[in-house]
Amino acid sequence: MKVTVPQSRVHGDAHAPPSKSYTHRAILAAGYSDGALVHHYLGSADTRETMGAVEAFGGDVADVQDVLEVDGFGGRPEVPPDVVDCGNSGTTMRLTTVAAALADGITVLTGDASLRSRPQGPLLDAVDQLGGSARSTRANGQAPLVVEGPIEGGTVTIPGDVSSQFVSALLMAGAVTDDGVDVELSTELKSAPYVDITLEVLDDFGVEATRTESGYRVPGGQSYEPRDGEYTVPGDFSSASYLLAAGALAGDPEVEVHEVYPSAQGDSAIIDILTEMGADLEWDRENGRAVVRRSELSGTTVDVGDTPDLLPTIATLGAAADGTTEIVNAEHVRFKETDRVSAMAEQLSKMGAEVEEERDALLVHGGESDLVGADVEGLGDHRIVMALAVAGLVADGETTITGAEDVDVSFPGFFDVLYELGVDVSRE
Ligand SMILES: O=C(O)C1=C[C@@H](OP(=O)(O)O)[C@@H](O)[C@H](O)C1
Ligand SMILES: C=C(OP(=O)(O)O)C(=O)O
Repeated sequence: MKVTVPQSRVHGDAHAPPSKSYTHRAILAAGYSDGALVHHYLGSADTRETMGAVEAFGGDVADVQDVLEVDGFGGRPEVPPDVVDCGNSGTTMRLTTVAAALADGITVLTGDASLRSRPQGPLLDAVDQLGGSARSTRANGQAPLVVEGPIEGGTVTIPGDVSSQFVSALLMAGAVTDDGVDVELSTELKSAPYVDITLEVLDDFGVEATRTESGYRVPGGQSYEPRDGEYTVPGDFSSASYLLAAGALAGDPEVEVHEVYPSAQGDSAIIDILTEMGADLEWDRENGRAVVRRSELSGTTVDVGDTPDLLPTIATLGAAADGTTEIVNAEHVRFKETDRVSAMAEQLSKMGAEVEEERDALLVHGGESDLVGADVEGLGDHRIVMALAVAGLVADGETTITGAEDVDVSFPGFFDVLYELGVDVSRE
């Protein structure tokens, strides 16, 4: 699907969708338990992959009047009856790889072309260190993967600068091993707040896990028991970032974004980044609302070590801001659905922005008046599509984005929300 976004002003109320990261974890944690109700869950392409994995392990997942009823597999997963297809979802593949290593048998995992090009090697090595066996069929550290269990637990040494999802996966599965898992990080951890989200969800399911001097530790022999059998997912700050950015670039008189409560989500940093760039923004933390108005933005420097998913949003903001925006510590952002550093450089250049790409950084020399509508490509990546749509709001003329259906991965109603904010979105 192609979507065309004309230069527009936006106004009104918008709700951030439920968090993708929390939803994945809540579904899998409920799967490890005897069962749970998950309220305010995100129903999207990626979270449906995790639902499918829980069912493949012997659980059952059903939507009953907008509440997800998960019947758990109760501790150790069963050997799946078929290949587990994780689609486009890195989180599903990483969390499921170690869950599969708990089962007494062989599991095969695959995904779409994007997911089959993303790095899994350190996680395969970690499963081997825990006494299981995990292989890439092509021996290149990428899916398809063949995982054999059961693992009993132990100590693993793993790099922290490829994906924090490896650590999250080891902690979630480690809790139900006999011996527990000690994760020793051999390099600095990137995307660390996502591990904090994992620790928070584990705690909410009665599972103990802690940070250690050199990494993380989860004792074994634990069981997942959700408080009162229920879990409620908070709003998603990565998704909110597009709405907040739209308000800062084109809010006239203002955009009010709901479901933005303080959270372990690193991407709540978007509030500080926008403020630092000069956005007229007020955040009512208690009521989870942020009001933002069209503002003159100026360039800044942002370290995305903790917040990789904000890179596309910040690149768009930088393209419209005066001066240079430097996005640094960004190498791990190349390992996503697409290489987002080069994707944003390429696509924003088509819209007239001056962008310089370095291995670990993106430099955007901005100026709203310089942006022009263009035909741009979503490159199979939901976040690139949404960030380019926001850039389209301030580009002269019309911006047409290919592959716009990919927003279904994390924010299925994104273009409906833009329409409700007053953008004359057309789809073909
Ligand atoms: O654990 C998670 O929910 C996620 C972790 C991050 O990935 P990395 O840890 O691979 O950087 C992030 O980019 C992804 O969108 C979601
Ligand atoms: C990278 C992302 O997700 P995942 O790793 O689950 O594919 C994302 O949502 O931006």
